[in-house]
Amino acid sequence: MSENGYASDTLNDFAAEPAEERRVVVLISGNGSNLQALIDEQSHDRLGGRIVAVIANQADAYGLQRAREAGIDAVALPHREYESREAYDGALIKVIERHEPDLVVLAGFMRILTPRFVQRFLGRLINIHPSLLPAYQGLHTHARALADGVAEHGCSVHFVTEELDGGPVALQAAVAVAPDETEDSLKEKVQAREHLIYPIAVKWCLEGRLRFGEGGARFDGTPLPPTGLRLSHADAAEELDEDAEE
Ligand SMILES: Nc1nc2c(c(=O)[nH]1)N[C@@H](CN(C=O)c1ccc(C(=O)N[C@@H](CCC(=O)O)C(=O)O)cc1)CN2
Ligand SMILES: NCC(=O)N[C@@H]1O[C@H](COP(=O)([O-])[O-])[C@@H](O)[C@H]1O
Repeated sequence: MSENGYASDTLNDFAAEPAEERRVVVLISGNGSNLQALIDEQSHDRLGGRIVAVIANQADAYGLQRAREAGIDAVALPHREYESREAYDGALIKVIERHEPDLVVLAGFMRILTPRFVQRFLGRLINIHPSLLPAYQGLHTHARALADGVAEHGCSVHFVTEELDGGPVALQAAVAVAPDETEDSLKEKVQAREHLIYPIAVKWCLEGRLRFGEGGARFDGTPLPPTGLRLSHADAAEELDEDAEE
């Protein structure tokens, strides 16, 4: 394990490489709206790397169609065809390794990953979660937040560890919960923020600005608090617009 917590120095190495040589593999299970946000940023050369493959554990995941339309290798690897979680993850590792990624991005990937998988990509494996972690780890986050009557909800980008949704948080974005909020309206609000912060998180990981450090996540070498960097809508839009001006 290198000093910055990576399983290898890979991220240190490729962060110095030209953006177009940095390789990203995205794992999905369904619609792929976060994948689409990444594809859109890539199309403007603002992702800091290139999505070389999209892999879905559901053959009917619409995100596979999004990948094909973007000319990206789209792989269906249905988990139901494997006898165990370990067998599936072993096959998934082999498919991912064929694409030699520098970063593995979970974008609505709805499978709990085994310790073997996590250790293989530790430090260069991130996820977008629909809550302000550490609140509401797991599933059905919007319904749970509404049931609790919270005033604020949101999304988190975190490095993936063996602990489900317990890895170091890198970025967060918050939304206000309206009195008449429904699960659908809250999901829509949160996903709009996801589509802003995830491309930024991927870019900053590929550039080596966001790292999985010994004590947690680091941004430009500075340890981040347990809730990561809080990005306002304006901050995120400015970061993307700034790139747009380049
Ligand atoms: N070891 C880890 N695996 C995964 C993590 C993680 O942090 N560590 N993040 C999740 C993403 N996720 C929430 O953000 C999540 C995905 C899936 C589940 C879950 O309970 N999955 C069930 C199946 C549910 C279904 O098919 O609808 C399962 O795998 O049995 C919880 C949280 C990705 N993996
Ligand atoms: N626990 C994992 C989880 O719930 N992830 C959530 O699934 C959605 C996928 O949407 P998408 O397929 O349109 O990107 C996203 O909102 C993401 O936060």
